[in-house]
Amino acid sequence: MTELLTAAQMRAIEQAAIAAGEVTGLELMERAGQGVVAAIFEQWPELDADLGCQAGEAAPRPQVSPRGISGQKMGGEASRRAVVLCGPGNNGGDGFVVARLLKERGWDVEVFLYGPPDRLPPDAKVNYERWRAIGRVIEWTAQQVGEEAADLFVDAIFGAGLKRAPACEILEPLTKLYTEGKTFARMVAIDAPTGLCMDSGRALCPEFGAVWSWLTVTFHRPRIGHFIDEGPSYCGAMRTVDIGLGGHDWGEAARQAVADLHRLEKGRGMGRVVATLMSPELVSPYLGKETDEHKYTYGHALVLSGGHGRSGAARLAARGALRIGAGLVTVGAPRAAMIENACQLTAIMLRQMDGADELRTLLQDSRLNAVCLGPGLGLDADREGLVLEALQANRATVLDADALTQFEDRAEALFEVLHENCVITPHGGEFARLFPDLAEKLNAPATTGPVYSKVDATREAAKRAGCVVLFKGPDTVIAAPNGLCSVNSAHYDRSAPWLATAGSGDVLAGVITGLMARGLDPMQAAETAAYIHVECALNFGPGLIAEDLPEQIPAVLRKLDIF
Ligand SMILES: NC(=O)C1=CN([C@@H]2O[C@H](COP(=O)(O)OP(=O)(O)OC[C@H]3O[C@@H](n4cnc5c(N)ncnc54)[C@H](O)[C@@H]3O)[C@@H](O)[C@H]2O)[C@@H](O)CC1
Ligand SMILES: [K+]
Repeated sequence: MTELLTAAQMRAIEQAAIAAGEVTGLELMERAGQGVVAAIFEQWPELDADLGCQAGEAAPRPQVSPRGISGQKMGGEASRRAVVLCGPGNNGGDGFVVARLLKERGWDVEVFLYGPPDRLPPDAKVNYERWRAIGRVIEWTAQQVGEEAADLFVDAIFGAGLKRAPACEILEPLTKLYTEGKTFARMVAIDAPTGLCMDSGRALCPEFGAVWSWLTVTFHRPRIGHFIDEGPSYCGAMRTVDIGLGGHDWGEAARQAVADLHRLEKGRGMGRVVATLMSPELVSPYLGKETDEHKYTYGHALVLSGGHGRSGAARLAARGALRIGAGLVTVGAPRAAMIENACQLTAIMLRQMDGADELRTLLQDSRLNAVCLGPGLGLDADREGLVLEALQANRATVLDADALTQFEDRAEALFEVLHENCVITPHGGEFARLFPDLAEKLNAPATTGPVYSKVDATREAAKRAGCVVLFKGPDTVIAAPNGLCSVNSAHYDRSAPWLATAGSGDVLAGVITGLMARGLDPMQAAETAAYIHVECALNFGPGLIAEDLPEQIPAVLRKLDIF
């Protein structure tokens, strides 16, 4: 299981390990630098050659064209040049370690320092001195940095300690390097791209954003900001390096520090400290079927259809519910949409159902244990009655799309009737309609950190709504009223841009409903569905349309070893 930490929590873990005498700050910094160098060569094996140079020996500069670096020769006369950009804190300290380690491998290394050396914190100062014994440090000037050329740029300017937007003189030359194509080759960020808030994935500088990196190397556990909002775009690729802080075995002092933090964050109404990154181990283990069970064991899901010409979304949801293994699925359609539904449904059953009264009658059948409303439901006046009727019936309920938009000016009326066996699945627009104040905080320009994040907003929304909230996006965040929170990331090696297609959200709502019909609790159903949804897209690949998603579920279940 991967926990996503806040920057403060990571700091508490480090400090507690140091205070407990398990490790020194200097040792951690050395391991961090070693980890970064190892990650660089893993990412770009072509850089990992014995250059046959002695430390201190000058190597020829590479030629730079607007498209990147050219003209390096390999073999005995090869050269590699790195520009290491160090900042005034321990992130800069990591940079000095990387500079030294690259130099020891025969690289030509140029180091820039932003800020006065005598203000460096102790561990960074030690590594500054170690570097000074073998190389020079150039005082930062925007002009000189902007003219650099190298095989590799290392961003060690700011990491976890970033408090506010970096000065223009820092980001502007780096932006220039990028737009001129000089860092197209390789920019590696230590811990985080400079300018990125590690708790929220938001860039703090409105003008220049953060440093665009090709690789970001972080330590111990990734931070929330590496996986949400703009974080993944700035980070490029992500690697997490073990620096010997152990699993959770940081000693009593660390436990205490984390417990303190937990209390602190609870005091701010933030619930649990960590969010979890969705991974295969977190998919519910109860998705298989037993030989001696029958269809009613696996529940009966009801999906409400919209009117004439608007029924496709409900069928997509119903198909998702059936494929994930609900025993039976029924589409409840108004009279006007009966024929079109009847023409296109086979294994899925169809019932005519006009209005709230008929829904009440239908739900007298206690075997109908999960309901999905919203996909294609429409915004006609009588639709609200359907939603309220379904919620009063106290079934496992998924509300999506129009079922949420119905309540845009009266969210409180919805929150009053939502119960703990519900999941709501808003996208950004729907979230803003239901939680306008949270959306405003989330979208407010941010220049000082830590910035209010999508994780914070989803947690607050879940608490307010009194049910599980799945806030959609490539960085889907799922939170329960008790503060449990997870992130289902469709970034990095799970990047699935093809999910941005009409109807994919309808399938997701249906899969959650199917899982709840099977008896999963709302949080587990939402997490599992979100994970499988992305896996389906990855399994299909380019050209995906929503109809393809449910058809990928069997292959995904098999891949997850679920039978
Ligand atoms: N010994 C340790 O504590 C370890 C630290 N590590 C590294 O240390 C980093 C955290 O170090 P720090 O806490 O020193 O933080 P940073 O190195 O990120 O920067 C903090 C310094 O920058 C200043 N600052 C913040 N925002 C600024 C801005 N916009 N403009 C100008 N100055 C600004 C702060 O006042 C502080 O002096 C991590 O990201 C990681 O790279 C790793 O080496 C592991 C071990
Ligand atoms: K950095």
